[in-house]
Amino acid sequence: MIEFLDVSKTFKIAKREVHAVRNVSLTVNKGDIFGVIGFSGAGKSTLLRLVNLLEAPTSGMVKINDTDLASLSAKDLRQLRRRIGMIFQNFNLFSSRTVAGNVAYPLKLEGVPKAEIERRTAELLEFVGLSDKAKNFPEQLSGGQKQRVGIARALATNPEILICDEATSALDPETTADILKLLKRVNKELGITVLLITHEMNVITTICNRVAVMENGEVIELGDVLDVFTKPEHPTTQRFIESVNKDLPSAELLKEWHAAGDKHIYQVTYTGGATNQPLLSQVTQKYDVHFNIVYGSVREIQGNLLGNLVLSFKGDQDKVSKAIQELQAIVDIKEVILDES
Ligand SMILES: Nc1ncnc2c1ncn2[C@@H]1O[C@H](COP(=O)(O)OP(=O)(O)OP(=O)(O)O)[C@@H](O)[C@H]1O
Repeated sequence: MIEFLDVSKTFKIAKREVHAVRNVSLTVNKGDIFGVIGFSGAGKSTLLRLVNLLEAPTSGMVKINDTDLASLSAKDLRQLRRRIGMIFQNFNLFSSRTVAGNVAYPLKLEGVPKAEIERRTAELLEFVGLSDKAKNFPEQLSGGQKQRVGIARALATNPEILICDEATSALDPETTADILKLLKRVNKELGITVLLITHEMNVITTICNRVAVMENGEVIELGDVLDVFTKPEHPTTQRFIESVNKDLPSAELLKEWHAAGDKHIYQVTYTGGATNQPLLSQVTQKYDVHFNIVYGSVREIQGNLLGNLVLSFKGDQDKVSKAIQELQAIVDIKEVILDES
């Protein structure tokens, strides 16, 4: 439903050209929660501004529901803009209006009758869990509550697309989790396509089904979140993933364990259910070796479990080798080599 076809955006500052977006082609399908991740200056905001019609591409085409945005008249653009809601890192609420007044604002602009505005505002505030704050002013709210108001306001005109510009970057981890849950409800319960930009991998893995990684204006990796998370190809993507998924203990800790007698340390990675666990113990029992989980995590992405466990095996060297060999058929397992430098 949102298509970028070989889109570039170049800014000219004095005689210098800044290639903010370069040859980007990607499709955000209806119902997606599509995340664009990149470090500062990667071109994420420019990409969003091309969708919400604040910028026009230098070359290429941006389409929404098969319509080339460049072909629209000013009136059609205004109409399309109503189909796109937006929330911001700094919430952008009107400080002089109450919570209800903020949510009602876009409806007032559209000339919706007063009784309908009141009904819709109450409904939206209930959806975001802020019915009791209707008469408060933004300064009386926490960051998370302010973002809920921002979301209610963005939903007021029944948009098809919600654009989120670093919507959780100003929030603590717990509040971030609450807002991400709410965005997931917006997507599932209201059927709204969500396009978000972020520099936090955690946001991508928590709610997105598709991801594009940007660097220097280009999309350097694109795909389903689970695929990109489990098989990142570009070093920048790998850095983002390491930020949420440190897969090995530090070299110092490994050396300590080695010195204390843990000589058979292996890393096991797997995707799927908990079914691997009994297999692991069945194999180790068969060969009379024992294992201890010394490090690792199991996380959920898109309803799939991703396990990354570091195990220390104890037992006869020969038996450990045989057990490892058998385990290789079941899970991805490799020895953790000690860095002697
Ligand atoms: N209006 C503009 N005029 C000139 N250069 C611009 C303009 N907007 C963005 N740029 C430049 O384009 C590049 C991409 O910027 P953009 O804001 O899209 O990146 P970003 O990934 O969103 O970064 P951040 O996370 O810091 O906002 C940067 O080099 C920026 O300085």
